Amino acid sequence: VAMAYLAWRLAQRWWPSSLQVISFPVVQLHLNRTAMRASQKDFENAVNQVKLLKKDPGNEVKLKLYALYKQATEGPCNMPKPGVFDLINKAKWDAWNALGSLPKETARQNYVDLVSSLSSSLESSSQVEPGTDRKSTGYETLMVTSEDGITKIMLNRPTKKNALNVEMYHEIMHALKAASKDDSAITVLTGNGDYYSSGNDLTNFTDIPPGGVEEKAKNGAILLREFVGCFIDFPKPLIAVVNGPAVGISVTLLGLFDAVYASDRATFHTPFSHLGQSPEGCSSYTFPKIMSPVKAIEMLVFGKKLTAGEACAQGLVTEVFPDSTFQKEVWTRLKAFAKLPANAMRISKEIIRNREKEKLHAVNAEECSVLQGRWLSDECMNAVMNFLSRKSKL
Ligand SMILES: CCCCCC/C=C/C(=O)SCCNC(=O)CCNC(=O)[C@H](O)C(C)(C)COP(=O)(O)OP(=O)(O)OC[C@H]1O[C@@H](n2cnc3c(N)ncnc32)[C@H](O)[C@@H]1OP(=O)(O)O
Repeated sequence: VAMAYLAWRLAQRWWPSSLQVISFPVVQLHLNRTAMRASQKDFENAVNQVKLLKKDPGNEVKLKLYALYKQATEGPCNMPKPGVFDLINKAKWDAWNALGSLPKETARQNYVDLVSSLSSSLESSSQVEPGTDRKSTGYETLMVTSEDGITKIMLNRPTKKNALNVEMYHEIMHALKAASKDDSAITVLTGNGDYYSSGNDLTNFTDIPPGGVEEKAKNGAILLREFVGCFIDFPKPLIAVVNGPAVGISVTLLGLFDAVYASDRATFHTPFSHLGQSPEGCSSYTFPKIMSPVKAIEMLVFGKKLTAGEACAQGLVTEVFPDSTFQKEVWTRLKAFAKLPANAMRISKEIIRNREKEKLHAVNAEECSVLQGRWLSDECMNAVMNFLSRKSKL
């Protein structure tokens, strides 16, 4: 069951149709809850009821339903254990096998009870307001505002520590392209909530296309290359306001920013080896230049987490502010920057950065190609599975 979250995302197209949850109007099912044991008829009704649920009950529940259904209809798990890379069938097998020798009747009853509880809870949850991650800016994962000469791009998935999902990668690219053409003088990236960003959303790995994991890795590398390319080419001063901890790609990209202001609550962590991955965001080139090769290796290879003060001493951060006054002090400063002549700032940035651009694009391409291979490695797959099954955190 612990594997449910990963498994369901991977599995949706392969589950038995009786378990596929799609939007239909909810029809209240009057299950005979007073009966000591669910009849076969109750069970069949419950199976049908699953198809009528209006809201997705979540991956864990769906995997539980799968296991109980199999146990109720076939008895204890009778399939050979799938290989470790057969993620979908392995998760299904684990869930079913975990039921051990639970009698068919009990599994049937548990299935009926579970569906019954879902019918009521999911019906009432349809009244719930849209999540905090949705805002009315035209973006689903960002809040983008433009005032006082500053375009502010705020990562806005605070409940997920601003992890970057595929939609967010696309929206950031869109926002950057728009900001490069708008009339603001500077552009700022920051995070909503207690984190700046927890880096790549590890559930990105679970949405496997028909071409399998190879196609997934190839698409990921294409997206990453385009995404990092937008930062390399961004023409105006680009400033990071690091309001809290930063992880993975949200750290590496800082080497492409023109200024980085950090709260003293922020930390900087690139646990690529722990994740079976390798550096991106041009950090394999920018970090050794910014902080010396040995310090870069400490971070990018050994995963040393830096405090804001340490990151500032290494040259990755421009200045650190106490968290209590961070927002006030930084925005006052940024508003003053934004009053400077915009064309002069753009031209000065160009002359400082342009001679490195070609090199950075080449580094970006190489990093993406190396990562594409890493994503297919057992080291990476195991690390992602461990996170998604909550066996490990940073
Ligand atoms: C196109 C592809 C490009 C790929 C580019 C390559 C990029 C590489 C990287 O960025 S590597 C770094 C990847 N990030 C991580 O490994 C961080 C994983 N997260 C954690 O270890 C922890 O969540 C934490 C230390 C960031 C925060 O811990 P804690 O304060 O205890 O909070 P929670 O763990 O309870 O998190 C709350 C909520 O957010 C979800 N979440 C947080 N980070 C991620 C993430 N990176 N991916 C997916 N989900 C994340 C977490 O699961 C919780 O969700 P829940 O409430 O359980 O639904």
